[in-house]
Amino acid sequence: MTGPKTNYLRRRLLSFRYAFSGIAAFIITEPHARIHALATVLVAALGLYARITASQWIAVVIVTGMVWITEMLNTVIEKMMDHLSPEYHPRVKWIKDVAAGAVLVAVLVAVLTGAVIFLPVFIK
Ligand SMILES: Nc1ncnc2c1ncn2[C@@H]1O[C@H](COP(=O)(O)OP(=O)(O)OP(=O)(O)O)[C@@H](O)[C@H]1O
Repeated sequence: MTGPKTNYLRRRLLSFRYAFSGIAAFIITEPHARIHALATVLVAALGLYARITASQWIAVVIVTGMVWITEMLNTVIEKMMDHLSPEYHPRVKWIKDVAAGAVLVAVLVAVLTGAVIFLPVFIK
């Protein structure tokens, strides 16, 4: 069966495939990504060990997702700038520094959230 509806579904499925291969490309090519993957596994193990509550899991998932998303977009911005403007330029410095700053904000939020959730477990 082919028609406008199946074509639409096929295109959506293809978009998912491209998006998944983008995640795989990020993990395979970027050493940062593997550090994030390791940290994510460790935090999930810690959450299971500490038997954190559903709302604490929600907080952990959101802040972990924020770190992944900002790191992926920062990597895209770095690569885009290296491709479009490989020579030194103060505007490129500003763009890359602010993009890296966004990752740092996400990491600081994640560390703060982790401290609030996990420190009491270890202090006990
Ligand atoms: N073309 C450029 N023009 C001006 N400053 C740049 C340029 N390229 C890099 N920089 C400066 O160097 C910093 C590091 O940039 P770079 O692209 O090497 O990122 P990185 O954080 O080292 O990434 P990675 O470790 O993933 O390679 C930038 O934040 C910016 O301050």
